[in-house]
Amino acid sequence: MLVHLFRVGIRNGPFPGRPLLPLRFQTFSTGRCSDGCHGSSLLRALARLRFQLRAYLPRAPPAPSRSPSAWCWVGGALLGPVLLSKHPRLCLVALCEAEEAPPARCTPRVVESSFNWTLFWHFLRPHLLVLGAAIVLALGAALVNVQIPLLLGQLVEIVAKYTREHVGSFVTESRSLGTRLLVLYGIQGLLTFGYLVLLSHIGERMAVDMRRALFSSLLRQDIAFFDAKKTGQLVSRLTTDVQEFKSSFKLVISQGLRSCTQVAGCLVSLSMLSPRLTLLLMVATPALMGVGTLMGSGLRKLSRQCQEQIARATGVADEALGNVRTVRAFAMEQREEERYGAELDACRCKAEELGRGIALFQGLSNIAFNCMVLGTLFIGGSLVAGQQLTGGDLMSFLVASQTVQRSMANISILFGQVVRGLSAGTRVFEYMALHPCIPLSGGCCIPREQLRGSVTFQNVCFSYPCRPGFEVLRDFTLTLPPGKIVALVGQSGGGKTTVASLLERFYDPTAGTVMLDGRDLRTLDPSWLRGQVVGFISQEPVLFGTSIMENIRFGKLDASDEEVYAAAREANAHEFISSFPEGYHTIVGERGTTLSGGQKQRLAIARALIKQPTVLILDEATSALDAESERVVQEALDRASTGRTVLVIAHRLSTVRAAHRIVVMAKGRVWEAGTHEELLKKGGLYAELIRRQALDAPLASASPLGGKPKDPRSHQHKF
Ligand SMILES: Nc1ncnc2c1ncn2[C@@H]1O[C@H](COP(=O)(O)OP(=O)(O)OP(=O)(O)O)[C@@H](O)[C@H]1O
Repeated sequence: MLVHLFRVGIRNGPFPGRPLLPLRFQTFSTGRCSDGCHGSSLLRALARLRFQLRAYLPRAPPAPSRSPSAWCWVGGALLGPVLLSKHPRLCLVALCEAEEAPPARCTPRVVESSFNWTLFWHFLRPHLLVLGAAIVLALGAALVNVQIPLLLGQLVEIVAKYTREHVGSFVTESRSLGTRLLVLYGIQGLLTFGYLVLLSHIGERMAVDMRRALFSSLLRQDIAFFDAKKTGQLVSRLTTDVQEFKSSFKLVISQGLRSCTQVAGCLVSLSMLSPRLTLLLMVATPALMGVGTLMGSGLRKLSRQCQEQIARATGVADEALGNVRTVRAFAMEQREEERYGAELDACRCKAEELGRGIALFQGLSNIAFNCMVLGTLFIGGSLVAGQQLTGGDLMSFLVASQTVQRSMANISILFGQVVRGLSAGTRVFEYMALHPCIPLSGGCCIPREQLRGSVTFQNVCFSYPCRPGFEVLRDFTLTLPPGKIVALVGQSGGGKTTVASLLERFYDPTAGTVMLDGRDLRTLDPSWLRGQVVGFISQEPVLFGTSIMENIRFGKLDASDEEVYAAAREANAHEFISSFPEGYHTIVGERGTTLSGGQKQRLAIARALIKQPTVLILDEATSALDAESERVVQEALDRASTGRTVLVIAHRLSTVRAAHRIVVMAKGRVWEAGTHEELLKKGGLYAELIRRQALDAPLASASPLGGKPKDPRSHQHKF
């Protein structure tokens, strides 16, 4: 019997990004046909209703990046938590491996790590109270949701009654139910608002705490750690991974908890409405679970490969944009475009493959879900026909089973999100839990008045941690007497900079000791050593994109303006700084790009001098400069070297001939040592190097690009 057309808007819960569900209850019949086909119109109407409901249900994964496996709704919901709790590594290791770049020789083996629950607890603990409140509100919203299908069923019963007998007032009879439903919708909305606000509060605070802790931990890692990692990877842990972890955390509480409660609550309601139909649902579900889990793992694998490929493409873009000057200088734009294009094509292939997998999944899931609804309607309809179930109960059953389906679909999305969140959390916590071999501080300091600045390398052997088989220094012994200038020369790649790095204690020797005033560097406070004792000026000074004043003050944070000016004067920098309209407040641009090489170098010297170092390391400090800049910088260096222990690393021997001692390095050890004259007289390697450079000099001066001095002898430095 045909009857009314009415519309109701129902909303069973917050659906991110979806509008309030305007659901249309179509014309239907709840009566029985005279031929005994009970409620056939009802069935049609319910089918349409279900179709409309489905339009609002989350189906397959919305996007590859968000949902690797919607089939997991079944497998994930039930097996996921168990799997994750028992074998988190199964899911995590592959993702971690994907994130780490494929090991070049320098990349240490990726240590298989698991989610650090202790650290997670540390970040969560301060928010437990708020979290508890959010959980209570979420559970409340879920329980309210469980009530709604039952009330809707009762409402349908009233409607059905009025389709059969037009007695009494429909409005009067349905008023109290309608009011209860309205109140429930209101409460549910409020609870949803409440727990989402609380979760946002917790999530954002945790994210800030985690980023702060991770950044602090990264800054404390050994230099060897940075040799093996790409900056992009580290930054990505600070940004993307923390973000991913935060989203997952919020989702687990908001949707996970809520969906699980709804599934449990609705299953109870369903079994009360019709145990038989519920049994059907319970039988069909495990079968779908098996297929879904299989497909889910395949899709997850594909999704991971996709992400790896995207990371590779990003790496190419990052490198090209980061080194745009070099790319431009070599006119390599076309080649970089091609490289990026090739990586993008590979991304596309993978993404399309994933898309096909998801499409297949979605198609199959549609068939499966439709069959389940059809089965429910068919069997439910027979029960209605046999008067074992009322039309209203069938309606309630259908709406409740839709709630179960939608909750499980949420759980499926959630499952993928949980896996990604745990992987992201693992990556974030991994570096937080990493302890550097060389601490930033701790150990003793030598009082200023006792500090002489004598440095000794005693039988030092050293290999870089990322190249353990390659010994750079072998039984290297060298003394830098206090207040004297020692020059280190030798072939490129001979280990000169490595000696400087050991003196700064960027690394510890694999054997032997480095001593300052007779004390092993390992017993001294590294931050005192670097902050107050050793000043380092390299060939390519790196400045920060702040003002000149701040850059110089980087050497000594509490330096007064006067100290900054004095350091700048000592470094021959005051004049050019003062010539800028903004003076010391001039912003130098990213890495100091708005300054010339000589100006940058002089700022770097001022930055090193402001801390009044006892030991000064000059690593090819003037080699990148033209003749005029070199003269000005050299003047500053000469001034700075007076009264300090200085280690000069140089290629151009003309710049070091006045050093108190010249040390020639070869094969990782001291080959010969002496003054310029002694070494020349000896006629060894140094004499050979001098001879070669003398031969090269005319070539350099003949070259139109050779900006270096024509006669190396014209540089008589005071070292
Ligand atoms: N961070 C690093 N990780 C691994 N190996 C390194 C690292 N830095 C340098 N090396 C290697 O150590 C060896 C010595 O390098 P080092 O820079 O000390 O030589 P150098 O004498 O200063 O060279 P140059 O005069 O060209 O600057 C080289 O073979 C180099 O490849």
